[in-house]
Amino acid sequence: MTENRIKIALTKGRVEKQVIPVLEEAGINCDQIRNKQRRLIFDSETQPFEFILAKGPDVTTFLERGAADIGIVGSDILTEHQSSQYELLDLDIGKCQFVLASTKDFDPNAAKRKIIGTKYPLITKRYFDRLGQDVEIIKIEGSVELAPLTGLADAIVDITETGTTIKENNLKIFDYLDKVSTRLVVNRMALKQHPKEIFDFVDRIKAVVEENKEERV
Ligand SMILES: Nc1ncnc2c1ncn2[C@@H]1O[C@H](COP(=O)(O)OP(=O)(O)OP(=O)(O)O)[C@@H](O)[C@H]1O
Ligand SMILES: O=P(O)(O)OC[C@H]1O[C@H](OP(=O)(O)OP(=O)(O)O)[C@H](O)[C@@H]1O
Repeated sequence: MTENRIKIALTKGRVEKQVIPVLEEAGINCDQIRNKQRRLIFDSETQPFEFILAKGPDVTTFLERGAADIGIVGSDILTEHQSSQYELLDLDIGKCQFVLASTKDFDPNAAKRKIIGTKYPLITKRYFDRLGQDVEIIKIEGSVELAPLTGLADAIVDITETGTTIKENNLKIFDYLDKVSTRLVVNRMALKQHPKEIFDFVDRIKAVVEENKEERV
């Protein structure tokens, strides 16, 4: 961190879109990010923050290596990448859930060793370990639902939010695993060095999260 400017690694894509309104409600100007085009770093003369936009797994890497002070990232990524960063806040957005899904004829109790397609091999392994089942895991980078539809795998472990993708691809949910939401994590060293700046930022966001929660009740 240069001087007292805190560097915030924000997951680009879905998380970025949901977080920007929260940041703005907290009084943080996000015009540059909204109009970013291909830019990835957003600095401002008027704010003590610098935002960097990165893929979720890379957000954890930036934090681990001290190249960012704060990370905003899904709990799915934090669990899968065994992040040891200090979690300060559940932003209560980016909510979805891990499920075991497959074609309707899938038998989760069949004796045969299953092949499971997923973007999350560690979470999948832990789930089947808990069930006492040894499965073969195939890592897939996207469109995970294709795996049982094409015969690549017997079933998938993936996240679902609205259930639309599962439904439109004629799949069925066979089990519900952990819930997921967007978290704010901090590099422990940065927290020791710049507690005031970091807690100022976190408190502003926390106030908005609490307010939004109350409005939903
Ligand atoms: N319905 C959802 N599907 C996937 N991720 C969701 C959903 N809702 C919230 N999320 C969160 O958003 C993150 C994924 O964001 P996004 O889909 O933009 O990235 P991605 O999966 O890497 O996609 P891409 O490879 O297309 O950029 C997940 O880590 C999760 O925490
Ligand atoms: O329940 P739903 O609201 O339909 O959302 C679930 C879908 O969203 C995610 O994919 P994503 O859009 O990130 O695309 P991907 O297939 O490239 O990972 C996830 O892997 C599901 O495919």
